[in-house]
Amino acid sequence: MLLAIDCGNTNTVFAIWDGERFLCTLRTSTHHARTADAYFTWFKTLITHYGIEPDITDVIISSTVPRVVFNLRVFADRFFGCRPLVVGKPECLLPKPPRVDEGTSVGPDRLVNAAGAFDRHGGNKIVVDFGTATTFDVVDDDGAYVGGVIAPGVNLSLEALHMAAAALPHVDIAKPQAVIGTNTVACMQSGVFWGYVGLVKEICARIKAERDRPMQIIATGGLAPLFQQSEDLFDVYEDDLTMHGLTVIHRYNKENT
Ligand SMILES: Nc1ncnc2c1ncn2[C@@H]1O[C@H](COP(=O)(O)OP(=O)(O)O)[C@@H](O)[C@H]1O
Ligand SMILES: CC(C)(COP(=O)(O)O)[C@@H](O)C(=O)NCCC(=O)O
Ligand SMILES: [K+]
Repeated sequence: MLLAIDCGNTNTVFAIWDGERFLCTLRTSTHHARTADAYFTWFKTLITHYGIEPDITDVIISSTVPRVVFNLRVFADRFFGCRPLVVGKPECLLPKPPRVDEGTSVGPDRLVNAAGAFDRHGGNKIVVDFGTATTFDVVDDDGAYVGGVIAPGVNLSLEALHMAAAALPHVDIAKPQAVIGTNTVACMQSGVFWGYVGLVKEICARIKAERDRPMQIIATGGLAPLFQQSEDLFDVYEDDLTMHGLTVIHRYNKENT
C-alpha cells in the first residue's frame, strides 16, 4: 500500500492508497521541526482510531517546504522500511517533464496537480489550487505543466491586512451579503472575497486568451467550495486532486524504473 504525503506551507496531508481507493486522509499542520517519531505517534493513533491496519510498502512525498522532507524521509525509512519518492528530485520521474525556463524549480504540488488533472480529465486544463498561495497551473494538451500564476492566498490576504493596519482585526473569510460593507469586518471580507472572484475570472480568461483555445478549469484546495457555491468560476471541483496526482506519479515510477 502507498502512503501519499502532500506537505503545503500551512498543512500536511497523509492519505493511504490501497491501489483502488483512499482508505483515509489525515491532516496536520506543517512544522519542519516535527520528528519522525512524532509523525508516527500521530499517524498510529489516528489509523488505530479509524480501525485501519495498513501494510505500507511505499511512500511518496510532495513538499513545498524543503526543510520538512528530512524528517519525513526518516519516518518512511524507520517505520515502513522504504525509501520515499520525493517529487521534484531527479530520481522521481514525471509522466511529462515541465516546459518552463531552464534552471527554475516548479513547486512540486503544481507538478502533481498537473499530473492528476491530466490523468483524470486530459489536457488543456487550468488547475486553481487554493492553498497558502493560490496557484494556477496550466496543463498542455500532452499533460505537461507549462507554467502558470502565483497569487497571494485568500487567508494570507486577510492576514496581511490585519498585520499591516493597526485598526484591522483578524477576520475569517466568508461570502459577504453585499459588496458594500457597513462594518470593518464586512468591508474586509468583501475586498478579499469579491476581489478574489475577479482575480480568478480575469486570470483564467487571460490564460485562455493567451493559449487561444478552450480550457477546462479544475479547482482544488480547502477554500475552493466557498467560491464554487456562489459564482460559476470552475468547471470541476476535486478536493483529492493533489492526492490523486501523487498516486499517478507513483504508478508511473513503478512502471518505468
Ligand atoms: N475547509 C476549509 N475552510 C476554511 N479554511 C480552510 C479550509 N481548508 C483550508 N483552509 C485554510 O486555507 C489556507 C490554506 O490551507 P491549505 O489548503 O491546507 O494550504 P497548503 O496546502 O498551502 O498547506 C489555510 O489558511 C487554511 O487554514
Ligand atoms: C507557490 C507555492 C508557494 C504554493 O504552495 P502552497 O500554497 O501549496 O503551500 C509552491 O508551489 C512553491 O513554493 N512553488 C515554487 C515556485 C514555483 O512553483 O514556480
Ligand atoms: K497552492
